[in-house]
Amino acid sequence: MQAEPRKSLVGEEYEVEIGPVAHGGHCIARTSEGQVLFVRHALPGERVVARVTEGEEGARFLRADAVTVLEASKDRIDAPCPFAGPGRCGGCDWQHAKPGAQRRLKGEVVAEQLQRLAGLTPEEAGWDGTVMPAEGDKVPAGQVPSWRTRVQYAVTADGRAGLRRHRSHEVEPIDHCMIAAEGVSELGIEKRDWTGMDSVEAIAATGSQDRQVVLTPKPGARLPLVELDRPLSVLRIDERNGQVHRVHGRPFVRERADGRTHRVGNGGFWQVHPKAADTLVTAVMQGLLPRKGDMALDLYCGVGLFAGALADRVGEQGAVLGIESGKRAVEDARHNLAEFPRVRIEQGKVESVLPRTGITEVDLVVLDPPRAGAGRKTVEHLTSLRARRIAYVACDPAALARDLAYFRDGGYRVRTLRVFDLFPMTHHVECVAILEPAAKGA
Ligand SMILES: C[S@@+](CC[C@H](N)C(=O)[O-])C[C@H]1O[C@@H](n2cnc3c(N)ncnc32)[C@H](O)[C@@H]1O
Repeated sequence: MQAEPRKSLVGEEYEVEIGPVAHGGHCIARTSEGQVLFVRHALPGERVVARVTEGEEGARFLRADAVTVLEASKDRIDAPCPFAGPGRCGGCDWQHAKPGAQRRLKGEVVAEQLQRLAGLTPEEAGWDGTVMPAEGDKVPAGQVPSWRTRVQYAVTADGRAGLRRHRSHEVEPIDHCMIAAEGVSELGIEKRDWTGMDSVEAIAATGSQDRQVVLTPKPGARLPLVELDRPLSVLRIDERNGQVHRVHGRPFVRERADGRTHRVGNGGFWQVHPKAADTLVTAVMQGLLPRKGDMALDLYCGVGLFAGALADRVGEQGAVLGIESGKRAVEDARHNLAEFPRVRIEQGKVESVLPRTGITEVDLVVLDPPRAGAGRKTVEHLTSLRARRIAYVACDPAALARDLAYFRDGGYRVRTLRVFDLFPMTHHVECVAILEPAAKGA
């Protein structure tokens, strides 16, 4: 017999007290029947009317938006962005929180993940509990730093640029994104007609004047003529096979960081905040303290940001091996690091390439995996290499905490943790953990 479909609760409203913040840009509340709600657009301690946006009777949890604030937190402000709010643009999570409160909330999320998934208190992780803003981002409440150097716009059926609503394919048309970097806003993407396009990505490189527009047309659509008041490159992504074609201009942008220029081709990873690359290189190098002659690994190396920084510091007697799965990124990394004869970049997945290298010992490791983290197998392999120090750069505190537990099983402890708000107004946060053999720290 088929089970009866459970009744959808979408649209139901509950008056609730908002509890702590949770990972993902929402807070936790409970209905009077005890059902858990993940409530967006709310802040801890508030009393709100929460309207369900996803979920059905008997579900483990429901998702909801705070649609009326009955008792406001002192951390609440009117969202400066006119496109933020329940059912609107899904890009920012914390427009309604003061900047300092946003960082506090992010810190609480990191602390909770570390405790729950790695059994670590902030003190045990060598962290003072603060979340540092990037240079220049400490703005008064009501102002928004314009930091996003890469913006992926979705396109409405009638050709208007916008951003996706939260957990939805629907597009919220916008005429200006407040967190977009000046170089992106100047391209005026929101003011043009993009009929026939599925998405339009705008990139404004840091430290060079390079600007790029990447078009993904719907199947069979004709490309619009992209003419803007400035030189820029235009690429097109084939919807069917993901291949990138150059329409005009260079097929890459040049990004400056750590005193060097990095070529980044389409699909290659580069940090979105203009200060992020330098902030992270500084934190990693201060934590690792590379010495001349060191042998170092840069895992998930992208276009070679940390490999280049390491190569500079380990000198001609040292060596650096980078591993990266993206083909285009590997080509860029090899190009970017061509001046260092003792740097090698291998293409493939870390989990398969690293064991094949035959390396049994290294001095230093940087790993900067994607959101899923490195995973137990890779961490086990890394702990067997007996590095003096390991720098783990993480964009997801949950994945970081899970991997830190594997590192502990392999005999490593966290020496220091630093947390940076490189994604203001959103729930995202970047962590740099420095690890060393536990015996050394004991
Ligand atoms: C967060 S980015 C870091 C890039 C670089 N460290 C930087 O800061 O610019 C993660 C990189 O890992 C690559 N990647 C994802 N999964 C991978 C895997 N299993 N093995 C190797 N590289 C992978 C992605 O292509 C991406 O370039």
